[in-house]
Amino acid sequence: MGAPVLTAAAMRAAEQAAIASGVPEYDLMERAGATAAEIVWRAGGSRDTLVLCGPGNNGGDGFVIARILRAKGVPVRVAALGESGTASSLRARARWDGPVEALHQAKPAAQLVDALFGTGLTRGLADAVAASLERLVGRANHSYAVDLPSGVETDSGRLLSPVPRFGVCIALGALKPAHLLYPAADRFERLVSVDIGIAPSSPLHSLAPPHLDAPASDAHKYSRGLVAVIGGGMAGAGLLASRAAARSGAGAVRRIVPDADGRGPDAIITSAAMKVADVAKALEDKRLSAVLAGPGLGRDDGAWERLEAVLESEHRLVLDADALTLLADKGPDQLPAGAILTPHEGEFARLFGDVPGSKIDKALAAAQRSRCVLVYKGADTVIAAPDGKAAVASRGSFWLSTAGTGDVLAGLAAGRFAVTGDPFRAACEAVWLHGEAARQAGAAFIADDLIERLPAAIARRL
Ligand SMILES: NC(=O)C1=CN([C@@H]2O[C@H](COP(=O)(O)OP(=O)(O)OC[C@H]3O[C@@H](n4cnc5c(N)ncnc54)[C@H](OP(=O)(O)O)[C@@H]3O)[C@@H](O)[C@H]2O)[C@@H](O)CC1
Ligand SMILES: Nc1ncnc2c1ncn2[C@@H]1O[C@H](COP(=O)(O)OP(=O)(O)O)[C@@H](O)[C@H]1O
Ligand SMILES: [K+]
Repeated sequence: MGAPVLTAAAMRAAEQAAIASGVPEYDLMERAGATAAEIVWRAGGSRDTLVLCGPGNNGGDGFVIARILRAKGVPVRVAALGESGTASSLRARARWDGPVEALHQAKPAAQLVDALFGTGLTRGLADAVAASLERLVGRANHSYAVDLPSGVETDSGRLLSPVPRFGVCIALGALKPAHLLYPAADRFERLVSVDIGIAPSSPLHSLAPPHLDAPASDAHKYSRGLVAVIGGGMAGAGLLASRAAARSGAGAVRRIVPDADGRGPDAIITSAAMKVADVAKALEDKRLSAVLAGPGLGRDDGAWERLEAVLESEHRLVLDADALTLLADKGPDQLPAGAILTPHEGEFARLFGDVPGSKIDKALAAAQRSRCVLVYKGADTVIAAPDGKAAVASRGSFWLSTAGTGDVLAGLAAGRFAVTGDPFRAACEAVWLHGEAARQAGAAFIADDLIERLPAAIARRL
């Protein structure tokens, strides 16, 4: 499992639990401030530093950071926005014995620490405050956001007002959704998460590198998983998916297409299934461990009939692309429970309509409604299970935004589903391996390049 991700309310509950277990409330602020100060000190040494402090506990953290840096001999100035309003922040402010400037009058410094707002932000910053923040971050050589960049909404990652881009964001106690969801996740270059002595636990995690198994001595191609990819009019997409499934660790892949076109590597068996009855017959094979439908399937009546044959089979299913669009016309209740669905934003909206909340909330609600594992794709990809578990993959390669990478992911998901038999685990493994292949591929790659890198990505996780 990756690092736990806590909403603002879950964070407050974790803080209350720590206090109830005997940790004095103010100690949490001292720990948060001391840990953040250490990070700033290690990176910046005695650079001229300006700390911006807001009216809540995020501002309190700022006063602790300022005091500790000053005690180390760093030239520190503090600029505050309003009066401190919480017991802990009042105490932290009282322990700062230097001057406090007004935010709008603050002069820039080489190093800027933003402790204006964190998880308590309820609305956008006033225009003048947002402008001061932008000006001061823009003039600093090094900038740090304490807990969150001021102006981002903790639970959704939305920007409630304009937010400058920071060098480092120091997540206190646990990650929050805004550290992983865009656009907030793009408002800092580097993310550092620090322990402040609370024990966060959550059904929501950042996506962790998987632990994969090599085949056992008695393995054979069928015991390792036989995948069928149901193709249609557009051979290319189905081929990308088939080739990804073949390099996913599964034992064998069959392409079931309207006519045997002779394309694809020799290791993939292509069967011609002209009529729907032929598809149904091919799906009768009990050795199949997972079936993928969608990439290159088409959207005509013939495609729907092929999809119906897939839905009527009892196999583990991965549905992507055209399969999702075809099913959107029938309504979300037609979705087969237990499947993996891999929609991008447009397909998600077509399938589930306008679901309220953050991308995480939307994916979880859709997973619950469909009783499927959702892989809600994008620069931030949310994998959600009907039981409320979710993982977020983020801060990966934006070069993935190129044609066919979704087909590769779908094939990979089908392959991992065939290997593991567990849809949530398979989806997490597939998304991680896809991201890793992209990291290895570097820049300006095409979807085919990802497939070549899958074996090495898998080897790294054995
Ligand atoms: N949880 C933990 O374990 C720990 C948490 N810690 C730290 O506490 C932070 C959370 O602190 P917090 O709850 O006091 O909220 P914070 O972000 O400082 O701001 C709230 C204040 O701002 C105000 N306000 C809101 N929006 C506004 C706006 N647009 N413009 C102007 N004002 C606005 C709002 O008042 P309001 O007007 O909404 O009544 C309130 O006064 C967290 O991010 C972390 O840094 C650590 O110290 C220790 C352990
Ligand atoms: N800006 C981006 N940054 C990182 N990953 C992205 C970005 N845009 C798309 N992706 C990923 O690339 C893949 C694209 O899939 P999809 O939209 O189905 O494309 P296609 O249909 O062309 O294959 C998904 O895995 C998605 O998460
Ligand atoms: K902040």
